[in-house]
Amino acid sequence: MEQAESKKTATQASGLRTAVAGVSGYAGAELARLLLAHPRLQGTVPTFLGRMDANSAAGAQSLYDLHPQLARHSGGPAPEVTPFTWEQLQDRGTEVLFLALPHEQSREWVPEAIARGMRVIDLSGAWRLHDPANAAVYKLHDADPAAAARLQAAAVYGCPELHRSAIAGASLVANPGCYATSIILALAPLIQTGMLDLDRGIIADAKSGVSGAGKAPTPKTHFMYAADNLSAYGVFGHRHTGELLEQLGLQSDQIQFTPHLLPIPRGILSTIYARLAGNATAVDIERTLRSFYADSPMVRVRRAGELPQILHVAHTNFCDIGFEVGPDGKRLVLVSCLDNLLKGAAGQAVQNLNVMCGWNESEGLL
Ligand SMILES: NC(=O)C1=CN([C@@H]2O[C@H](COP(=O)(O)OP(=O)(O)OC[C@H]3O[C@@H](n4cnc5c(N)ncnc54)[C@H](OP(=O)(O)O)[C@@H]3O)[C@@H](O)[C@H]2O)C=CC1
Ligand SMILES: CC(=O)N[C@@H](CCC(=O)OP(=O)(O)O)C(=O)O
Repeated sequence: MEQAESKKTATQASGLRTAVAGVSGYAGAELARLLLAHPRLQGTVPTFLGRMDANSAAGAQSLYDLHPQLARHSGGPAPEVTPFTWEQLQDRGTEVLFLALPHEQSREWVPEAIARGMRVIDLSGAWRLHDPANAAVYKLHDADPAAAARLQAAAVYGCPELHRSAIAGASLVANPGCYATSIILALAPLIQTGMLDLDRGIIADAKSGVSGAGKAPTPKTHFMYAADNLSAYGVFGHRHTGELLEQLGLQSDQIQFTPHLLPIPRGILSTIYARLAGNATAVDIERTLRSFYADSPMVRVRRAGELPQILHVAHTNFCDIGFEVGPDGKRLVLVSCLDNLLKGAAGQAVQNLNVMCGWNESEGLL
């Protein structure tokens, strides 16, 4: 039995050399957990990186001291987290670099990583938007604007369910935003098949757990504000709006997205209100969603009237989609749920790695 197991691991291991920058953050911790357990990466421990400067919370220390939940034993060697240097990445022959960093830092480091021959999966919003009017919300500055524009043009929005073949060949994958993922996956099949009356507008009312804001506490994510509370924010201006417009092919007056902060650690639930364009029934809608996601193992379409809940997707890489059609046959409510740190961040990043490497899309994620 043991022999059969080790043979299976040996034949599956790829030898691919990966690295994670930002491993001390929430998304970085999930990436470390997923990559260490990934069947294709057995035998090649990823390089885990903290900040360049010595003051980092993650400067040269053990991964298990940083994230005790990842420890696989009570003693012995643990993967190291070392300060970020390009030389180290190069010396270790890094082929795929994950960046789980603030947007500005990603925008600065991605051009160099690509120039050094690495493929990059960036979890930030720095490279997701192609229309400069949408991207302006980030107020990013490029040392070499022309080079950044070329890189932006080549960046692929990392939603495997929509862009699988482009991701497979991409050097730079811009992992989607967490709210955006939940809303895009619910709407794309119905918009692409013309089932929604876009002139009547779509409302996406989304709610997220507090980990979506990252580990640094702010007045609005502090326990005393977030616990026992529910609050709206980012009305008319949240930076994920651009992702919705670009990925769904909508005009800005065709969708209203409002995020809310939920008093839970993780998970997103988006309730989406739309009008049907024709006489589609619940059967037609379910058939359209199922057919669109027939080859997408990380999307689970619920039967009509079976609405997803955060509890059922937390700690998984699934996006669950459910819906109900109004008694008038014209109004549609979709509910889309995911874990913001997994399908909304690190899980989707590993799903993209699988696609880039030609592996089974759900490997290491089930
Ligand atoms: N949280 C979520 O649900 C989602 C997050 N994202 C995106 O993923 C990225 C990471 O998010 P998240 O993990 O939540 O953020 P955190 O705030 O939890 O972690 C940020 C990480 O970046 C590191 N960092 C900060 N500044 C620098 C710098 N100048 N140089 C190097 N490292 C730096 C931090 O290191 P240190 O410990 O030293 O401070 C930490 O490791 C962000 O771009 C975020 O927008 C995307 C989708 C969902
Ligand atoms: C609850 C919460 O604060 N969520 C974050 C979105 C998290 C996410 O998807 O991150 P990026 O798009 O920044 O990568 C927010 O609204 O800013």
